[in-house]
Amino acid sequence: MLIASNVTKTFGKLKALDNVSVTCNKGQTIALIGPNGSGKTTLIKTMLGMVVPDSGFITFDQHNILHSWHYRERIGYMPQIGRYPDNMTIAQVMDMMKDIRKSDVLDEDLVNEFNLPALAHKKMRTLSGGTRQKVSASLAFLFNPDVLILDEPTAGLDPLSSEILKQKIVAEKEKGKLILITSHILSELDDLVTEIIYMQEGKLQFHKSIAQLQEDTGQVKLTQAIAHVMKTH
Ligand SMILES: Nc1ncnc2c1ncn2[C@@H]1O[C@H](COP(=O)(O)OP(=O)(O)OP(=O)(O)O)[C@@H](O)[C@H]1O
Repeated sequence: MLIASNVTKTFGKLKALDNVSVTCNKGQTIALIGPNGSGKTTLIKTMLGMVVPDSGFITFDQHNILHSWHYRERIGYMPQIGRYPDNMTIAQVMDMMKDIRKSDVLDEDLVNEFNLPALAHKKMRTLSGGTRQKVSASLAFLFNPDVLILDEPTAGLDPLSSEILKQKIVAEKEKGKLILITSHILSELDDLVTEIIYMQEGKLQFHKSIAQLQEDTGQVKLTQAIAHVMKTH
C-alpha cells in the first residue's frame, strides 16, 4: 500500500535517510522505532510528500506520490508538533479543515471524547501543549482516513487522554487500516502493534513482525525485546 524504495535524503553532510526500503500494508499497525535523530520523522515526511528524497521514491497503491498528491486525502497525519495559525480558535481551525477537505463522512469521536467543543472558542496560541495535541489527534482521525500516521501521538497527553487515544487507535486498527506510529514509550505500543520497523543513523535495521522479534530476542515484552536489539546493534 505505502512503499518506500531506496529512499535517501541528506541535509548538508548528514544522511538522514540512507537507502531505506520499506513496505507497509493495509491491516498492519507498525511501530517506527529508533534513537533520537535516527530518521523516523524524516521517513514519515517523505511518505507524506513533505520532504522530497534525493533519490529513491515512494508509492501509494502503486502510484508514485510525486505525480499523485490526491493520495494525501487518504492519510490522517498527527505531527510531533502541530503548528496552527496562532489567532484562530479551535473551532475555526476545525472548520477550515472541514472546508478544505469537503468530506461527507466525519469521525468526531475524539473531538467529543477530548471535550473539545467546550474549548472551541479558545485561540490556538493560548492552548496548553496537551490540548494542542488533542486538536492534532482529532484532526488526524476526523476524515476517516484509510491510513493513520502518528508521530509521538501520546507525548504531552495526560494518562486519561492518552488512554482515550490508544482506544481509538485500537478501534481503527480493528477496521483493518494501516497505522504507522512512532513512540519512545515502548510500553504503550505493547498489545497494539503488529510489526516493528527499527531505524538507526538513517538506515533501516529491520522490519519484523512482533512474533518474529519475540522469537529472535527471546523476549515477550516489546520494551525488553527492543532493549535487547539496542544492545546488540
Ligand atoms: N529540515 C532539516 N534540516 C536539517 N537537518 C534535518 C532536518 N530535518 C531533520 N534533520 C536531521 O535529520 C536527522 C533525522 O531527524 P529525524 O527528525 O528524522 O529523527 P527522528 O528519528 O524522528 O528523531 P526523534 O526521535 O528525536 O524524533 C537529525 O539529525 C535531524 O537533525
